[in-house]
Amino acid sequence: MRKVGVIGAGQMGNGIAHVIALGGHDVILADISKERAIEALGIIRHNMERQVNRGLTTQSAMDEAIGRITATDKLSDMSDVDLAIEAATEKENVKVGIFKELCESLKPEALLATNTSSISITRLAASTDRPEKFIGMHFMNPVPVMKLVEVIRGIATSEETYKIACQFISDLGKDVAIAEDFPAFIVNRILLPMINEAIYTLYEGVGSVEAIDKAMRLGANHPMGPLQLADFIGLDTCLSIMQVLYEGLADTKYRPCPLLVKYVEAGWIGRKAGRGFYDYSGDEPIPTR
Ligand SMILES: CC(=O)CC(=O)SCCNC(=O)CCNC(=O)[C@H](O)C(C)(C)COP(=O)(O)OP(=O)(O)OC[C@H]1O[C@@H](n2cnc3c(N)ncnc32)[C@H](O)[C@@H]1OP(=O)(O)O
Ligand SMILES: NC(=O)C1=CN([C@@H]2O[C@H](COP(=O)(O)OP(=O)(O)OC[C@H]3O[C@@H](n4cnc5c(N)ncnc54)[C@H](OP(=O)(O)O)[C@@H]3O)[C@@H](O)[C@H]2O)C=CC1
Repeated sequence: MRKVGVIGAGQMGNGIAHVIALGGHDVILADISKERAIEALGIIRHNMERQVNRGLTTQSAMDEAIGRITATDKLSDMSDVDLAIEAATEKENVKVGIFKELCESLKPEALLATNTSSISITRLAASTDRPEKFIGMHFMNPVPVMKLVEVIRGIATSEETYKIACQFISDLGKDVAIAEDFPAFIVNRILLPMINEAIYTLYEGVGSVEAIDKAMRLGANHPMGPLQLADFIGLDTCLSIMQVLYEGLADTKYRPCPLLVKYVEAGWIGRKAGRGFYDYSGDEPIPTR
């Protein structure tokens, strides 16, 4: 894996590019907006500085890693990558559109991975020209900190693709958990219904934002409260995952909370928008309910 492409320069794309560049690979980081891709380089630099300050990496390793990342808005720049990882918005039509365009540029032997949180790997693979070289590589947020990557094979994924993907992840210093190709896989099958239930708890007035988060932080030792975590993930992504669970498993227990739907409709999609269950416009996040 000399060169790796990452498509989508949002919070996951920049984290994935960060760990892959620190792992010694060249990275092409693409976004639909060139400004966004360039902005991501600044975020990566900031996050690597945190790691240098904590002694987790060195200044020279950081400088080399930054030098290995190229930002672009053209998928045609992916023509010589050995692996492309898609980390764009959690919408099936967006991802399928990217794969259609990307496959025109990728060399035939290149592997293709998706960081989707919930969507069928088999179905996404079928929209490409290389289902046997396609795999789910689900990194966790924040990528530089979290140890786990879920690996999901589609029905057509070859054994060779699977082995190369697992080796690549392990070389990055991450641990693999194997999940079958069911809606939202393992982590989000368990985590998102908990977050959705926390939003119902708020919706039904059982507790305030502050009380719900405090209850789960101090009462269940979660590092973040569920509403704080929902804001951190992005409420748009949370809603998309709940919709995939609801439709994919055809069970009303996965019904997205109407309050989650309303927040997304309002554009209050969490930290990345400056407002979600908390308002991030000041120095400290302020609960909105
Ligand atoms: C939705 C999906 O599809 C799947 C998912 O990813 S679900 C989300 C999974 N993630 C979680 O559940 C995260 C839960 N939260 C946490 O674990 C912690 O709150 C957290 C690691 C994010 C932050 O920890 P914290 O103690 O509150 O904050 P902070 O002290 O700033 O950071 C802790 C460490 O992480 C580092 N860090 C945090 N964000 C970072 C980033 N983006 N890049 C690099 N380092 C980062 C900090 O530098 C710090 O390092 P040290 O411990 O060496 O000082
Ligand atoms: N957030 C999380 O905690 C986690 C998310 N994931 C998954 O990772 C993926 C990305 O999520 P996340 O980074 O949080 O989302 P973000 O909203 O932070 O970033 C998505 C990025 O993709 C860009 N994008 C949209 N369409 C295209 C396109 N056609 N070509 C290139 N780039 C495009 C967006 O640009 P623009 O803003 O201009 O639309 C945006 O910069 C999703 O599949 C999500 O489910 C996986 C694990 C954890």
